[in-house]
Amino acid sequence: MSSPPDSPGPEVPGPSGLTMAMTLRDFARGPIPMIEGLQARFGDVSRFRFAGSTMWQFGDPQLIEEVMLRKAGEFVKDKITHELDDLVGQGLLTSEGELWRRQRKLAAPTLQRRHIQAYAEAMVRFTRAMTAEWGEQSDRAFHHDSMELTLRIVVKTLFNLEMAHEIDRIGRAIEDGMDAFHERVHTMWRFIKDYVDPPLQPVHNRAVETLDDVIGELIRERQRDQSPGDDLLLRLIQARDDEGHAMSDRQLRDEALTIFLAGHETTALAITYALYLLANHPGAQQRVHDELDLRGGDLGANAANDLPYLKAVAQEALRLYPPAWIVGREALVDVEVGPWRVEKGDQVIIPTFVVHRNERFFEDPLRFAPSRWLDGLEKRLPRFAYFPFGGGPRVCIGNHFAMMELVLVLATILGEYRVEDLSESAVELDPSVTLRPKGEVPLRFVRRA
Ligand code: HEM
Repeated sequence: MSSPPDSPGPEVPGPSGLTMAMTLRDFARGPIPMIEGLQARFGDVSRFRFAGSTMWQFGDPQLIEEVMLRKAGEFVKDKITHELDDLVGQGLLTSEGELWRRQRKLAAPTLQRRHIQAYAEAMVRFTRAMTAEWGEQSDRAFHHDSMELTLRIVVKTLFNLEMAHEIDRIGRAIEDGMDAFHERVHTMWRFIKDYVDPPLQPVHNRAVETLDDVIGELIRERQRDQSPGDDLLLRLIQARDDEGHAMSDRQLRDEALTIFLAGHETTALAITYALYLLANHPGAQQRVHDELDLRGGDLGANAANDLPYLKAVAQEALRLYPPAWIVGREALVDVEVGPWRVEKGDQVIIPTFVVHRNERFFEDPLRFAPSRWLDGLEKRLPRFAYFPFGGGPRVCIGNHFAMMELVLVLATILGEYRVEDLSESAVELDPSVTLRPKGEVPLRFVRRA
């Protein structure tokens, strides 16, 4: 099937002329219309020139598997992901090569399934502290609540700190940093940002200052008090390389900030979308309540196994609204992907959001149907038809942590409350690095009888 490296290869579909104008119009409407438009017009493969780069979009699981897994060594993260370097520096998400390999090896044990079981108690405790303020009924701007909750959980479990007074500052600074990032890469500023500073540049600069300040203090606090703990931060502080050197303060800052960024907003989004979907599907919500009532008792690290329907709800929410809605790579060398020759420096878009909604893999793909996961669907699917946590060597290091948190938080809330949707129309999306909702997600929580 694949052509020899020196042959021209098959002709590549992709926009030019009028269809490129359509693609640019879609981009102006937002990145999701753009990736959906490419898939609708050209199918699983398209190639085009955009913002000075050659871009490929691969929507086919076999091709995605080649990029993310089988030929992973021939790719690095894409240019857009590396735009995050300005904010998070060289942490796990953005570093490459030897630095990434060393840091991944160091961090991985703290996030393995066995290790994170100790965090279940904190996940439930912080969720109860949130619902304790809701009383019999509460109307919430829920995505805000959810972001605060997951930030608290990450700070406690991975940094062994309560830091109540700093949570808001960190949360706001990360959001500001993300807004500025969004402006730089997902709006028309992308085409001129190298010549003129975008309007949110000062906001970005202030966010970096705040994060340096707060995270620096947090690290110094843990360096001073190295009492034993299960936290990732202590492990990073105590790590030594082959020559016995500790990690620099800068590297510690980059890793800590990366975990804040990668670990809290993604999970918060998954919780928000799952509750929003349940609020709009009373039958599914009733089934969750029945399962929780039948199970009874306190929930621990095994909640996902004990609650198969709720786990299926989480999987279905991650399918329809994958928080990491797109993955990007850049070719390090000329490389063949299926019959296509991707050249060194080409950018590859892997549109998770589009693949997860493809009717070739999911019957009635836009329907929220958790039960589709109950009869072994995941095993029957091609490996890269459903991949909310990515795959290959750069698979999400927090995937077990996130699934456990998602199920425990949902179970704790829904054990006590029924959820209703207060918005007048369907949630609109505002994708940045993550798949954010546009504005708030207003939800009503009513205590169950
Ligand atoms: C529902 C929640 C989450 C989703 C959907 C998610 C998704 C992803 C995806 C798709 C990737 C791969 C990106 C790529 O290949 O370019 C990734 C990487 C990563 N995630 Fe997550 N994530 C979640 C939660 C978490 C949590 C809780 C943590 C930390 C505790 C975390 C930390 C990371 C890190 C550090 C990386 C980079 C790993 C590397 O390149 O070695 N994520 N995540």
